[in-house]
Amino acid sequence: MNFYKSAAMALDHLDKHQGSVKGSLAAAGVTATGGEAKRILALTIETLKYRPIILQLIEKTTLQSIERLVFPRKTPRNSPSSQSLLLVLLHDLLFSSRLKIEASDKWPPKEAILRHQARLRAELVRIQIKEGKSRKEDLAKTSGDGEVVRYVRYNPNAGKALQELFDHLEGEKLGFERLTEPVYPVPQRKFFMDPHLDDVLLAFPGGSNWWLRDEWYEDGGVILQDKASCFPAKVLMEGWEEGEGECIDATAAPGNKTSYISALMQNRGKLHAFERSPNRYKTLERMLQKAHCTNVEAQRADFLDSNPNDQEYSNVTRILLDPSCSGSGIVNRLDYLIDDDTEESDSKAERLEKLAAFQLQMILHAFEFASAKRIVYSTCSIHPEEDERVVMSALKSPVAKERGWGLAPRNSVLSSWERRGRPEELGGDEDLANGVIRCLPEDKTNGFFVSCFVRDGTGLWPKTKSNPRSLKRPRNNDAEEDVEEERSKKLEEAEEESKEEGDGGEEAVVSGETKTKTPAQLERIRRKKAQQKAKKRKV
Ligand SMILES: C[S@@+](CC[C@H](N)C(=O)[O-])C[C@H]1O[C@@H](n2cnc3c(N)ncnc32)[C@H](O)[C@@H]1O
Repeated sequence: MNFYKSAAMALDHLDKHQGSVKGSLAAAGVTATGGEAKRILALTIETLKYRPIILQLIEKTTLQSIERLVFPRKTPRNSPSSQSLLLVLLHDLLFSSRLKIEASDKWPPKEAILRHQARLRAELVRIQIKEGKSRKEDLAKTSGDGEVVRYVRYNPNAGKALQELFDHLEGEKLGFERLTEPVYPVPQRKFFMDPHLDDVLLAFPGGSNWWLRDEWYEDGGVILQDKASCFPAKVLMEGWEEGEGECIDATAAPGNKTSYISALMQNRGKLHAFERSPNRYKTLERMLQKAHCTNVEAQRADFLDSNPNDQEYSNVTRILLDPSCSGSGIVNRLDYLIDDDTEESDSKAERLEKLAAFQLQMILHAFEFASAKRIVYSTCSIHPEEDERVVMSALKSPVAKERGWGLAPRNSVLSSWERRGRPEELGGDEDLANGVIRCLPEDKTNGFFVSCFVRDGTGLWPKTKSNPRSLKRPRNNDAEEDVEEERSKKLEEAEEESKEEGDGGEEAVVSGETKTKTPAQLERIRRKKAQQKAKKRKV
């Protein structure tokens, strides 16, 4: 395999799985050693630094579609994707010290690119001028880079209409123009409504720090919030109607998601907000006041200490869990990509393991709330240990089985968002993978993960030996009998499965929990099992 293909394969692997470049090279089957291995590693890392710029060049020149015979959309299984191959080749042509592609002139990918050389160089100069960079090297992305897009969320709680915000922006003083279609990077003095959150989220050029002095920001009429960080509240409140019940934000500070949930509740009803850190709790209080949230009841308390059976929470139907995580998705950190695998020490693995155990504990606690029917779990992490694997453990837990919690299908989890979960981290189950959302910096957001649990037969369950198809939402939502039947079937299967699995593996996490069941809970389980058996006999 030539070294361009090897580097492109590593980029593909990073795209899908994350991790370090060295790890990705090995996982992508790149077996080079010595000088060749170093060369591939350097090319991959350098390409990552210029990736956003090279992607712009590919888009502007429409190179990939003009040369689709050489760079097809779909490539054979053991070949790199056309986009990654283009990335590494364009890196060498435009940014390497020798400014050339080191391959035979007859190699079709090189020939194809050279046909567009003049246009590519001209577009690069245009980008440099627009970005105000006199040297090409200054276009490289480094740790500490600012954001690509400045997202601003309109906050209706402040009592002003969205149109007033547009008038403010388009007025003489600021002189912005509102675009009807997204353009990246967002041109100076332009903005548009984000296509995924088109009723609240405005996109501005990156680094628009003037906002911090703007009256709308100072009065809480807008909140500066990354796009991905808006998703959990949006997914949580899908289908919300006033009068449904109350909500909990279990890990609230600084309060960006809390204030968005409050806005989606139209600042009515009750939103309980927990925050256990004293200092962060003060920030939360300030933020809620600034954002005009009058329906939030904040408490400085540990969510895990709350009693799910307390009368206070008997009407809680929706819970947001955005617990502490490694923060590996935060955009300014390119360094995670260039981590040396040998430095991926035990302490990192141990830290992830501890975080994952805590995150799982939070979900299992939320599952206990009697009226809860929708729970969103999110992280700003790109590690499967904190994302899909935590979701899978939660789905396999006895409390999920006992209370009928499954994973919400894609159609209620921001279905228009393309990047979904990693099936290989979810037992190969494509439906489960489609049920969750992942975001990466190339989506012009922070790295992020969002999942949503639902109950009462409306969710997807992991495939098991006895349940080879994960359950999908029944077509007729009114067909309660069907739902009940499916649910009974699932409970039976779950019982059988937990017998099969014994105490091993993931079940061990949960065995402690079974021990801590109250007599009332055990009684409820016994009654449910008796009902299942009676039903089975009737059939
Ligand atoms: C990732 S931050 C939440 C960010 C917040 N959702 C937002 O969008 O602004 C996690 C927060 O949860 C708090 N936290 C962690 N564990 C908690 C627990 N068991 N109960 C309450 N708060 C907790 C942390 O102190 C931290 O402030």
